[in-house]
Amino acid sequence: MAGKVDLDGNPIKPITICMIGAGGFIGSHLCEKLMAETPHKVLAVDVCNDKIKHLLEPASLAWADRIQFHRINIKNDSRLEGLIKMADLTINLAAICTPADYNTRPLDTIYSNFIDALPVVKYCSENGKRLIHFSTCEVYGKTIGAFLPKNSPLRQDPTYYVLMEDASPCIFGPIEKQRWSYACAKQLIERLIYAEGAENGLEFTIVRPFNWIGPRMDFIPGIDGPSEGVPRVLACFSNNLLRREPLKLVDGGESQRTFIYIKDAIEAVLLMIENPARANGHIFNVGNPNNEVTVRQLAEMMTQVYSKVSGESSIETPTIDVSSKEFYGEGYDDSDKRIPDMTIINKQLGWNPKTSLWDLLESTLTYQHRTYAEAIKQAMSKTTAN
Ligand SMILES: NC(=O)c1ccc[n+]([C@@H]2O[C@H](COP(=O)([O-])OP(=O)(O)OC[C@H]3O[C@@H](n4cnc5c(N)ncnc54)[C@H](O)[C@@H]3O)[C@@H](O)[C@H]2O)c1
Ligand SMILES: O=c1ccn([C@@H]2O[C@H](COP(=O)(O)OP(=O)(O)O[C@H]3OC[C@](O)(CO)[C@H]3O)[C@@H](O)[C@H]2O)c(=O)[nH]1
Repeated sequence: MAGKVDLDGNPIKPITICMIGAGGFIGSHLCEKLMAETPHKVLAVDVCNDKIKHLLEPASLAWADRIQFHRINIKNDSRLEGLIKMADLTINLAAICTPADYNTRPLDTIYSNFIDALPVVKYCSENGKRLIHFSTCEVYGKTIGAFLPKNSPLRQDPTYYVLMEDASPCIFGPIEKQRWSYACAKQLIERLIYAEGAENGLEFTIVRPFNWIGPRMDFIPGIDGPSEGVPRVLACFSNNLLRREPLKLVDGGESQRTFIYIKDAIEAVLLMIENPARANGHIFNVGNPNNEVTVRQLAEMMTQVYSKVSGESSIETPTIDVSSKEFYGEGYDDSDKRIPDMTIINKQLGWNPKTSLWDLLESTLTYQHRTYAEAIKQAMSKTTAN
């Protein structure tokens, strides 16, 4: 750790980071990285700490004096401003960010992603503190290409689908498609942060993650989350594989996504943290354009990989089609395709993702199998006995 320099050859000074949402999927990986590989201190804020318990206990851990957990709900806790003032940098990850909530709990979604983030921006701006805010690739909505005729050759032209931070429009569906409540709230908080930068000099970086996946993402329904809960696709498909039931393809699984390994993405965030002069004032796509699949292809690959890591053969009907109305309810809509343009992050931070989709699924599904297979077996045998 000693003598580490930034991308311009300047020594990196230890800083204190107020990380809001530190107990979630991304937060837990970022805390791990900061503890293992940097001298920085973390004031970890969240309503729950299950995913970072291994970093907080026992007190004999090498980094014990560099991480503190604060159980705070940022909606209504006056301690938040004090923590932001104590820190050099605030990273805001807190959000409702599972699509099943966007159309069924639109008010909670909008409050969480816009209203609750407002005081964080305000405290950073008023106290002259740097902010890294987590937005989403969903701010792009649908591609321009999605509106071209199905057989138009222009659909193959990257101009109509590659998503660029400083050029692409944000295209959402009508208000009654409440799916877009999340994307719209994220877009407005991005605009507010950008305006705070322009008018009041706030030092900010906005991150737009493109489907980061890996261990500890969301929950397995009925094991470490509600039985009726609907997590994001990695956990939905993992749950189906663990229970030996068909993977559900929403509206035929035709939507396309690019998936990036959480550990690659965390490298990018660390570069932002340690290179403020290169990261401030920028919006960064963070994704892996080489890992594009349709959701159907993802299901097929996960089935193959799970078979390899678990040693179990796959079931006779590995996938079934379900309508989005049946799966998510009224008001669901979808992004058709998400390919991140990497020009800005490449130029500013020299960062590139490394891990292929197959490799990242192999390590993630190995984790899922080790963590959950036994608990699922027990839960299923209990249900059969009753
Ligand atoms: N994982 C991805 O691929 C992805 C993609 C796009 C955007 N993002 C964004 O990145 C951020 C982190 O995502 P994640 O995947 O780690 O989600 P996550 O749900 O695992 O983590 C969010 C954390 O925020 C906490 N939180 C929520 N509301 C809070 C409140 N009022 N007070 C205190 N803590 C609160 C939750 O308890 C949770 O631990 C979110 O802002 C999300 O919108 C993530
Ligand atoms: O069982 C399932 C679950 C989902 N799908 C479809 O998979 C696509 C991806 O779904 P998911 O990962 O849950 O979410 P999105 O990519 O649509 O949205 C996320 O993107 C980033 C983020 O902001 C935070 O992670 C979030 O909004 C989708 O097409 C589902 O319909 C399926 O077929 N079967």
